[in-house]
Amino acid sequence: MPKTCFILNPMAGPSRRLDMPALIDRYFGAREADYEIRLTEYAGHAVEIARSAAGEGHKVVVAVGGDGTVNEVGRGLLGTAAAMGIVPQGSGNGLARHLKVPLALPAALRRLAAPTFSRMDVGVMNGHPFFCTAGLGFDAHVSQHFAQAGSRGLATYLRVTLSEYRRYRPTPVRVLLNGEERATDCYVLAFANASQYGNNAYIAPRADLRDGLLDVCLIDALPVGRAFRVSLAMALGNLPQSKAAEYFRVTEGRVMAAAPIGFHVDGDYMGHATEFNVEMMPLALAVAV
Ligand SMILES: Nc1ncnc2c1ncn2[C@@H]1O[C@H](COP(=O)(O)OP(=O)(O)OP(=O)(O)O)[C@@H](O)[C@H]1O
Repeated sequence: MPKTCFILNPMAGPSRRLDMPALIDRYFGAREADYEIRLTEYAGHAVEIARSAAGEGHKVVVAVGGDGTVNEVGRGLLGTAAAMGIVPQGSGNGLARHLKVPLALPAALRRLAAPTFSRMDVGVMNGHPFFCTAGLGFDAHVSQHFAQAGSRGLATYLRVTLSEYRRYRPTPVRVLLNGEERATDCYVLAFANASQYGNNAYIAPRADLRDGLLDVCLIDALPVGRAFRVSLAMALGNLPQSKAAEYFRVTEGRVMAAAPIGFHVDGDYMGHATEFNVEMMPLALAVAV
């Protein structure tokens, strides 16, 4: 087993009551493996821990949490020699699911004992790196309200999505993709590095982490009938065939909005903006899964 640092977000996901350090110790302690476990103490802490773990010669730095924790660990590891591992402990686990990391803890730990090393692309929206998806519009609006909901989990997420759906209105935007400018309304504009938001909600089922491209999904309006079709098609993984969304493949993109729109990066609401610049860093991160 390569020298490994586990970074645990004790606030992530539904299984907060598990004694995760004890479970990792039980699995790796018996193998005389070279590993250590560090707990995050605040949002953003995993970026610092990951960077110093890489500097101390850890070959693998493992995000134990959801996509927010993965984002922090990934950011910390950019430009270092260490690879990112994932033990999925979040609510959605979008990147872990895309990479087919086992969701069951023992199986995820077993994989990390002898990982396969590869590299993946990293997207950047308005200076913020993302590993799974970033976007503007309704998905970011839901992230914003979900963060303020007071509780987490799928049930809260669905409740927030439904109540905000009744209120949300699209914003006119100008979008520059592959050198072509178009004027459209933006209900959702998603830039997908990986195929799903998490929980097997496939916003861009054809996205490939290693093709140097972002799959862009544009939904200009979402009346009730189309909302049903989009939800079903996302669950079935056939949104591109459903004609309810338009798709593009890009290395970069630019969006100018008529009014401030909320945006998210890997499911975390980042704020509102009227200008968005999206870029790609091909194969910028090493992964061990
Ligand atoms: N010790 C901590 N205290 C409070 N917040 C933390 C701490 N450590 C990390 N965080 C924050 O917790 C947030 C949620 O974590 P994460 O996204 O990993 O879990 P999740 O939301 O349950 O999973 P998913 O994103 O897969 O749905 C992250 O944005 C992260 O910045």
